[in-house]
Amino acid sequence: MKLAIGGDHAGFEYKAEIIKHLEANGHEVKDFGPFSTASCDYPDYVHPLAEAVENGEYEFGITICGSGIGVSIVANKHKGIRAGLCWEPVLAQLTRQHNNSNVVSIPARFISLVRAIEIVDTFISTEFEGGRHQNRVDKIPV
Ligand SMILES: O=C(CO)[C@H](O)[C@H](O)[C@H](O)COP(=O)(O)O
Repeated sequence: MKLAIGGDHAGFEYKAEIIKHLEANGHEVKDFGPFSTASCDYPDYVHPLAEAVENGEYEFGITICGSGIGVSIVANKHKGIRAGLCWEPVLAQLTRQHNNSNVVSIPARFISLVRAIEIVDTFISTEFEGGRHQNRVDKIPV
């Protein structure tokens, strides 16, 4: 699977570990940055990531900041993006099944790395259910 990942300094260390985990499992991962723990601005990295997911270059995006909120706000500014903020694997499952989310946002300062990896694995392996949820997803763009 082709995946895009990015965020800010608060998510940098988790991002590196998640990339290692995904690559070890055969995924192709594009790192949109940042590339150090130096303080930075998440929109600089998340807007390009969201555009690439919108354009279909990557199947899913993974965005990580301290709370997961900033990166999800930026990603959701893009018409073709449905980013879900997830702190439990069941939320990753639901945001795929019900919302057909194509970006998962992770709060690195509030969950363990193990939990973050479980969330990513659940997100990328769960199918959208369609049906009544498709009707709702179709009504989202404004
Ligand atoms: O955008 C956020 C909050 O909505 C993220 O959690 C950021 O990672 C956080 O704001 C970064 O904070 P810092 O004090 O600049 O490290």
